[in-house]
Amino acid sequence: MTDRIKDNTARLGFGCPFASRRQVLLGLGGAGSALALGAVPALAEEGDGHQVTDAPTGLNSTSERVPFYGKHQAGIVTPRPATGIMAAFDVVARTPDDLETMLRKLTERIVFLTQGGEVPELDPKLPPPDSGILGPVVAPDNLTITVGLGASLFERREFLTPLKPRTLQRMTQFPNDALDAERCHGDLSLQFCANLQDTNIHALRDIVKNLPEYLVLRWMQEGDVPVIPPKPDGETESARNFLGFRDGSANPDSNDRDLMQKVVWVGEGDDEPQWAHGGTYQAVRIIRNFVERWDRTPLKEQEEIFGRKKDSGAPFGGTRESDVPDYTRDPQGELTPLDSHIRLANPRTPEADDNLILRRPFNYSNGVTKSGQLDQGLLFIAYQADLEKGFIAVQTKLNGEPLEEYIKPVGGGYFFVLPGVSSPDRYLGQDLIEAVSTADTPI
Ligand SMILES: C=CC1=C(C)c2cc3[nH]c(cc4nc(cc5[nH]c(cc1n2)c(C)c5CCC(=O)O)C(CCC(=O)O)=C4C)c(C)c3C=C
Ligand SMILES: [Fe+2]
Repeated sequence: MTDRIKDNTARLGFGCPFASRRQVLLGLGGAGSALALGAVPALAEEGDGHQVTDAPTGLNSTSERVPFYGKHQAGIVTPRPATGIMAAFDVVARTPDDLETMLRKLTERIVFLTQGGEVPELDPKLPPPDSGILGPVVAPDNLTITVGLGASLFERREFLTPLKPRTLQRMTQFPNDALDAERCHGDLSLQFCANLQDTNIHALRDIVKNLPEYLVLRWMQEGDVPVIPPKPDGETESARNFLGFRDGSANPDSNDRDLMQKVVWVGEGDDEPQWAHGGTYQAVRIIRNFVERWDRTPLKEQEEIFGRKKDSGAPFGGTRESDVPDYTRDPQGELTPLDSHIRLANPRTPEADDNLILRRPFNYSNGVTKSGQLDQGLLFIAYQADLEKGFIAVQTKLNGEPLEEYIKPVGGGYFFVLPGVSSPDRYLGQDLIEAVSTADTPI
């Protein structure tokens, strides 16, 4: 049990049958109040299930809670809520012991923030223990915080270098990129996702405040995306990006465990260090959209650039967003242009199955550029079991696509998302830290 949760236990009185009105309103009272009352957070079913309640995500309730413990970290195959922040940090910790302390503290804060609970009251002569943004009770609000490690963390610490995941590398420049060094790379990434952006901001501030001797913020990008509940007939629709197209239509199904094991999670069949099993590679790209130019482009041209209809999201020749294009019947690209975004990204050949990725992006709006243009775009985030076969291969196929006239990648980085934490006595990255002492034996 974390110290913070112990504090809560003491404050509330373990076993107290009466939850406060505020706890009840936030869904922390009564039978659902295990965490607020100091109990250990619920374990995910079967070790890796991160399913939240059946309620649509992102709609009204701050009481929705995503389980923390499991084979994999939450925030990847769990439903994407309405808002996100990607933040990258430089890690100050230099020794295995310091790294362990950092990871233990980070785990403790993430458990508290994602599972919710009351903020302890301290002596008013001291700074308050919490920013107070969410009030005296921190509601879980569907928050997930997903921790990744950058190549630089491994490369700048000799004891970690032999343990670096096989395809983890520093992001290099693609031909259409104009990368801003101040918005690239990092030793550690934190992806925050929640129903409300205030919940992400509160969590980021909490981590910055509680780990100042270990983490220095390098860059961050906020984003959001409308959460669209399923239609009465059960059909689902993807949210639109800032170019007005449905984005996510052809994503692999994140509820399909076998598919996710193949596409997303590093596992037994992969040539990877043992400690990395259950993790995944995270590719982050801040991609500016030239929306003024796009909004002056004819609809037909826009649709040909993507290879899908703008209103329905259907591929050419189809009527529904979920329709699957058959390129074998269109070898010359008369229906779906050969250089359209979707055909280049996934030509749907048997070989292209090796390049599948799980996309989980957010739209961003950063105000106005110095030259008076809208600074909007896509906070592109993708997960894959192999960075080279996944993001890097797909981006290489997209190089030179017609969409490039309207987009400009300006930042991002590659990270390896740590495996999940299986039980409350363990911490994020424990297998990595424990592997340090045996790193000279084969991995
Ligand atoms: C390297 C990977 C990708 C980048 C970078 C990327 C940028 C990007 N994409 C859109 C909009 C859409 N993308 C769509 C499909 C799609 N995109 C990628 C990969 C990258 N996109 C893949 C693998 C696919 C799926 C292709 C398929 O299997 O058919 C679509 C169509 C709808 C959908 O399936 O999501 C849109 C729209 C933007 C605006 C953008 C950069 C700003
Ligand atoms: Fe795309």
